Amino acid sequence: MSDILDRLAETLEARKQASPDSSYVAKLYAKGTDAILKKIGEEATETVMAAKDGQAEKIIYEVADLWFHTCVLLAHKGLKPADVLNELARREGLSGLVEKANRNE
Ligand SMILES: N=c1c2ncn([C@@H]3O[C@H](COP(=O)(O)OP(=O)(O)OP(=O)(O)O)[C@@H](O)[C@H]3O)c2ncn1[C@@H]1O[C@H](COP(=O)(O)O)[C@@H](O)[C@H]1O
Repeated sequence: MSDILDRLAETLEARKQASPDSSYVAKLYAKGTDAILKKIGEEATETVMAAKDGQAEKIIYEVADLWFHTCVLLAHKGLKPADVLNELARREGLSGLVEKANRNE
């Protein structure tokens, strides 16, 4: 399942050498972190609106936009989707309620 994320991460890395005129990702990199964060905010809002509407196709489309832009942020910061997947794997089986209780100890 993470093959597509690995391939996307490779493309996002390669786009660091691309021209903003020929690549949407290179254009975002050139605009800088704030522009990437703005897109993430927009896509998160669009995801919320799609979920409120309740149409499965629209939710999938908007979550894909959101995931894509978070992957752009990760690449811009020198990180990879695999880093996030590893963190999720580390959390696997640890109840959020238990983790929260441990935090307050
Ligand atoms: N997965 C995506 C992907 N998902 C969404 N998008 C773009 O993200 C933007 C989403 O923003 P909006 O919906 O707000 O549309 P918009 O109004 O055109 O965006 P803005 O002008 O406001 O930034 C659109 O331009 C989409 O085309 C993506 N652009 C690229 N990719 C992947 O990234 C690769 C590299 O892309 P380039 O760098 O453009 O070659 C591609 O081959 C794809 O694999």
